Amino acid sequence: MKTSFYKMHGLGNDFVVMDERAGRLDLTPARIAALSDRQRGIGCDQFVVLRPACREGADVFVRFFNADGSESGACGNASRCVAALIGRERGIATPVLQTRAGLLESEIAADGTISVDMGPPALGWRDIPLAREVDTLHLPLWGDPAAASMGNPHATVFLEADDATDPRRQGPVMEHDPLFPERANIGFAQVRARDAMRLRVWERGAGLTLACGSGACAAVVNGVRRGLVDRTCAVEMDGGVLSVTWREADGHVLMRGPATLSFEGSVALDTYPR
Ligand SMILES: N[C@H](CCC[C@H](N)C(=O)O)C(=O)O
Repeated sequence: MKTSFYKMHGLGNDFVVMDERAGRLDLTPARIAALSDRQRGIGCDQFVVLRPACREGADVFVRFFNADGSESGACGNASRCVAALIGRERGIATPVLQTRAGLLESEIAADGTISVDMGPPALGWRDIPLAREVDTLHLPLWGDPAAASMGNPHATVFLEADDATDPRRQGPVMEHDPLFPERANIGFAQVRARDAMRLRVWERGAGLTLACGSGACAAVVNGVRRGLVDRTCAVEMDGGVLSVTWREADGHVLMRGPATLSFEGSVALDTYPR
C-alpha cells in the first residue's frame, strides 16, 4: 500500500508533505527521520504533516518535523508551501494555517508569491526558551547573539562584513549549547544596508539549509532590536531572498516569498523503520 506525498521547497529549503486529513498514517519520529534521509529515503530538511483543522477559522492543521524527527513549532518556508497547496486545493487566496505556534494567516499574490503572518516574536528568556535568565538581546555565547522565538528558538549572530565564520562548524556547537534546553536554530547574519541583510542558518535538527523563513524573521526582529536594520528588510540567503516586515502596529512579523511544488510521489511507508 503506497502513501502519496508532495515534494516542495521554499528557496531550496525542502519538504516532504504528507496528508493525514483522511486518516492517520503510521508516522513515528524514527520513520520521519528515515523518510527524510537523503540517501535511504525521499530526502528533505523538514517533514510536514497535514491534519484536519480543529480551530475555528483555520483551513488545515500543520505539524513540522525536522530531518532528525524532532518537532518544530514553526517553519516559515513550509508554511508558504502549505498555503500554496491549500490555496490551489480550495481555490482560495487567503488560507489560514493552524500550527502549534498559533493561527497563521496567509495571502497568495497574483504573481504566485505568498505572504504569511508569522505572528509576533517571543523575546522573553522563558519564551525562547533559555535555561536561565539572561538578556536575550546579548546572550553570553560566542558571537554575542540575540535570541527570539517565532514559535521555535532562534539565536542570531551579527557578523562583520568580511567575517568567514563557517556555520557548519560554529552552528552545531551553538545548537547544542546548554543555554538552549530545546536546542536552537543559529542564524549568521551580515547587515548590508538598513533594509538588506545576508543570512545563513544552521537549523536545529536539519543542519545548514539553503533558506530558513522563521530564521529570516528572527534575524530581522533581532536586527531591529539591535538598531541595525529597519522594520522592512530583504533577507538574502543561499537559496534566494525573502521580504520580512516586523509590523509596528501589532508587532506581527510578515514574511513574503515563493513556494514551489517539485513533484508528487508515493512511498511504501511500511518499508521504513518505525
Ligand atoms: N526551515 C524552517 C525552520 C525550521 C525550524 C526547525 N529547524 C526548528 O525550529 O527546529 C523555516 O523555514 O522556518
